Amino acid sequence: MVHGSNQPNQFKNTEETNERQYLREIMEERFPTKEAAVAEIMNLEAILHLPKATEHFVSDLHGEYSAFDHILRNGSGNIKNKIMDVFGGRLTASHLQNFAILIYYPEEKLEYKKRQLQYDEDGTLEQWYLDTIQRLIELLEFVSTKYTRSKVRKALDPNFAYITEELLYTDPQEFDKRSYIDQLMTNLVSLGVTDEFIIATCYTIQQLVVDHLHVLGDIYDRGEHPELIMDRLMSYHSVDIQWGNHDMLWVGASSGSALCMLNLLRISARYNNLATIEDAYGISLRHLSRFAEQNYSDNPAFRPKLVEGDTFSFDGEKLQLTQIQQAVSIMQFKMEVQTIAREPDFDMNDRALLNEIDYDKKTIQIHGKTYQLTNTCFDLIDPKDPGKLTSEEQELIEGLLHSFVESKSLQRHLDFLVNKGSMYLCYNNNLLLHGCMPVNEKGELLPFKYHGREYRGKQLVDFFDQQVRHAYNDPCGNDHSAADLIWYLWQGPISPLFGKQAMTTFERYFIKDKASHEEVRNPYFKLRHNEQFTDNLLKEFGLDPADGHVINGHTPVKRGHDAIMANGKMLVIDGGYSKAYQPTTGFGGYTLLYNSYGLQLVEHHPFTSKKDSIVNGTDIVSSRRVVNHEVHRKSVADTDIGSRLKENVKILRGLLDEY
Ligand SMILES: O=P(O)(O)OC[C@H]1O[C@](O)(COP(=O)(O)O)[C@@H](O)[C@@H]1O
Ligand SMILES: [Mn+2]
Repeated sequence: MVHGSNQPNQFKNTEETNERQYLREIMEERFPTKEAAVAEIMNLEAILHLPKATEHFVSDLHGEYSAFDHILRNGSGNIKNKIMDVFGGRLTASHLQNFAILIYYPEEKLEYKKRQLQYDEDGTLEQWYLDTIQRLIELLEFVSTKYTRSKVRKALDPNFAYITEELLYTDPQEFDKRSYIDQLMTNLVSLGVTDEFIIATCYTIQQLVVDHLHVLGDIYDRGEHPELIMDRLMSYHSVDIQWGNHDMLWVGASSGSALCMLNLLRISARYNNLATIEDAYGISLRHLSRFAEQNYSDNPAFRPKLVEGDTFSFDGEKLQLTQIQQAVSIMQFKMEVQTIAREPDFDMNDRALLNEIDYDKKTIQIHGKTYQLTNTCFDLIDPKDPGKLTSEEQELIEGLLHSFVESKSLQRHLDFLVNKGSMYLCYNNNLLLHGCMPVNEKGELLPFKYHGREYRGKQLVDFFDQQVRHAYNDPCGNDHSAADLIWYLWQGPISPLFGKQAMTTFERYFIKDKASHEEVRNPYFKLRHNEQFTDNLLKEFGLDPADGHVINGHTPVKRGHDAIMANGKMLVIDGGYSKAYQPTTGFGGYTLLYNSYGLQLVEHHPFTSKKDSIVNGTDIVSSRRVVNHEVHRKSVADTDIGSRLKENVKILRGLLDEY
């Protein structure tokens, strides 16, 4: 792989010196005396020796809130593992399972338990409470050992911080302390706050079991509640996001890209999810549906894709969705013609498909081959100027785009997505990237040429990262290019988030010949099986191949197909949450855990429902596979945070000489 050139060293060094100087000033202010500096050095050095905290990787959530919520609650099986570590051999399998479900869904499980035990003989429910509290404290103690007391305190509900700490750090075996502990427990019961205490403790355990979450993109589209996922992420204790191609459509729409907006509207109509746009984001689709009803009729190619349990809120809704999908698709194809003409650097002329149609014969020429078109709905296309919108379409798009840019609730979510997110992330020597790095067959980095400059490798993703932020922060700017680039990320041939030569949406609607539907993947997807290729990619990002991994989402992995490649250095974890895709993949997808012992790939069954979990104790983790087992258990000192702490210790030691 040919490497992109990095920043010149002289600039890097100046930046580093400035940063160090700045840090030094902050330290001086925070620790103004020798005693304060000594205390902090001791604190930091102790932290460096703690075991590395657990990272959790998920991807391709696609609006499937309940399944995602379940995986967060069970920490991809990590809670169950901790329970096994502490109580294995002491409790029966069903007690272990019920205890796990209590920690995942404390409110519901408590209600269920109370109903179940209320008619049992006297004292059964009380005994259950007592046992449960003791077990929770025991488990909390176990999951807290990795952290400083101060970090554990921050994870406690402030209302119960005092009592929890007393229970945690007092040895109940000490005879003198026993009555003290008994009194604390009795008070919990007599003050009527046992339920609240249990609930708070369960959430603290959830939080401590996973220290940090990585979401490798595609939060939006296909499933019904991406907005709930965004709310959940916004209140999660520690998270970062790598943008997916679908997320770009939403960011693009809010940045003023009509084409991104039309794509997401089309997908939302196709998957019967327009409610997200209307109810969650308050964007009225009234004009759009009226326009669609007036101009389009039923068409088998555009009927919504339904999954089990999908319902319609009124008669004729299915037809309405079919009409909307057509109206939006035609506007999308027209705007593709316009955008491709306006952006010659995109080099996508072969995708301006409306220009290639013989409107009399109903045929199209693609790469020299002529295809018959079926299920056509081209009444609003002017064969002499196929990219031209009718005045009504134009007005409709402007109105909708205005609503997207102005929607406060959407802005709240996308601000978070843009600010917490990035095109890629280097974290603890791993490279996290939703899709791929575009390369040619030989594995050489492909250049993207734009406005006279070439970008490849790390520079390419950095360039797109900048452009996304630029477009999002200036949605009403006169310059189209940044918003166009966001659309390019959705389906451009050199897009690291897409990774295919072309998106064959048009072909799948209108051409029967399945060969034309194929979306040719970038050679990256074959080459990523190769260790040397993966090593080079890590080096491109300044990471150490001896220790690092590349982690991708994006491509659904079929059950039985390996998610671990390149001698364990390349991991693909499309979560497979998307119900619409589960019949193809055959299971519920993969997630990844990275703790002090190494990386583990977790395989999931499809999620059924929360109720099923509470009543029947069902869980969705099916198996775990160790990707690598660290010879030396990793400590905080071996992580990125550790490096920063070491840097701080160095500065503090320097200050000591001056005090
Ligand atoms: O299954 P659908 O709705 O037709 O979508 C298929 C389209 O989705 C894509 O796979 C992109 O979505 P993903 O990022 O989830 O793969 C396109 O390549 C493809 O054209
Ligand atoms: Mn994707």
